[in-house]
Amino acid sequence: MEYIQGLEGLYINDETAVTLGKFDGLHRGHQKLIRRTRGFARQGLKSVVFTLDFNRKGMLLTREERRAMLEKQGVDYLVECPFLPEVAHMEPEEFIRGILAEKLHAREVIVGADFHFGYERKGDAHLLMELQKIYGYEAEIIKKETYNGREISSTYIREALEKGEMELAKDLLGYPYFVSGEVLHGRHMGGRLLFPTTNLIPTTRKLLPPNGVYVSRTHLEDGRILGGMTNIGYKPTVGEKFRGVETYLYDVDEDLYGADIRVELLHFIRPERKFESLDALREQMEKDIACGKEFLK
Ligand SMILES: Cc1cc2nc3c(=O)[nH]c(=O)nc-3n(C[C@H](O)[C@H](O)[C@H](O)COP(=O)(O)O)c2cc1C
Ligand SMILES: Nc1ncnc2c1ncn2[C@@H]1O[C@H](COP(=O)(O)OP(=O)(O)O)[C@@H](O)[C@H]1O
Repeated sequence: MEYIQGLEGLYINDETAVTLGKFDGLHRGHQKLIRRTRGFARQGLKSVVFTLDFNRKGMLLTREERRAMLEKQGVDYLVECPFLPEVAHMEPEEFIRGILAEKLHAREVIVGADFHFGYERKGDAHLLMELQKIYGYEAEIIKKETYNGREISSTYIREALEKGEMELAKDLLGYPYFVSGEVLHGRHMGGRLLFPTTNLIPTTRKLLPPNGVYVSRTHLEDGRILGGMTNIGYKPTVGEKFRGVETYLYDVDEDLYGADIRVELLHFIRPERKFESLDALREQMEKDIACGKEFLK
């Protein structure tokens, strides 16, 4: 996958099928658009995912995570376009002519039914249809996927995550919600006094479900997948300044510092609490660990 950031230097010397959107989460609706876009490979078109990125908090995927997922899905080009004033102020037709037609050589343009673009969000699916002959592409409008009678959207998924509804989030995303990163050193109390844990400190832009304990599944770089119990939060019993994601893994005993791991959060068990003593915390962690083992069976 070739990766292009911003509009400067944007030029693809192929004929393409382009899908446009915000693509936060790459949920089931997004995946439908991407599958359709990649399908035009049969007609000799390269696939382009063109993302309009807002610098917001509460991202479902970090840029790195999204990039890695698109790479795996076999997308040919990823264009990450920050939502800068010059983009926000572009007349919709200027976007179609200047970017889709001239820079991307789009022959197919695939968008969701509610996609908007350009100045004052005036550009929409209808305009893309109207102008297709003039600019030499075919527009395809994809109906939104629904779940429980509601359209799947990043907002729907954020709401589920904010309530700790990991099963619902998984059904909407099409994959379990996860946190990824490099295993960092903590205070080294776990191994000596409690249980050893792999510590991740996600960017504060990544949306995390409520602080608490979760059944999880961790993917290691070598392909191993390990069950575990994850605590999200500030560890009030010992007091921590940052919001961490730390996981006790079943059935391993090895040094994982520096490893890149992906922790899938499967099921919420209980909120994080402050305990009177490390002994009381350890007792609770033993129960959590037994409970998670049962769940993973
Ligand atoms: C399953 C599990 C549950 C946990 N629950 C809590 C909790 O409720 N309150 C808390 O303060 N810390 C909780 N912790 C975090 C521990 O305080 C932490 O593992 C310990 O302080 C070791 O930290 P270290 O990795 O920096 O050495 C939990 C950790 C795990 C793995
Ligand atoms: N079963 C296990 N689950 C998680 N980490 C483990 C396990 N066994 C060994 N480790 C290692 O122990 C480290 C955690 O030990 P810990 O004493 O909690 O230190 P830290 O405070 O740095 O997290 C992990 O980063 C990992 O390398």
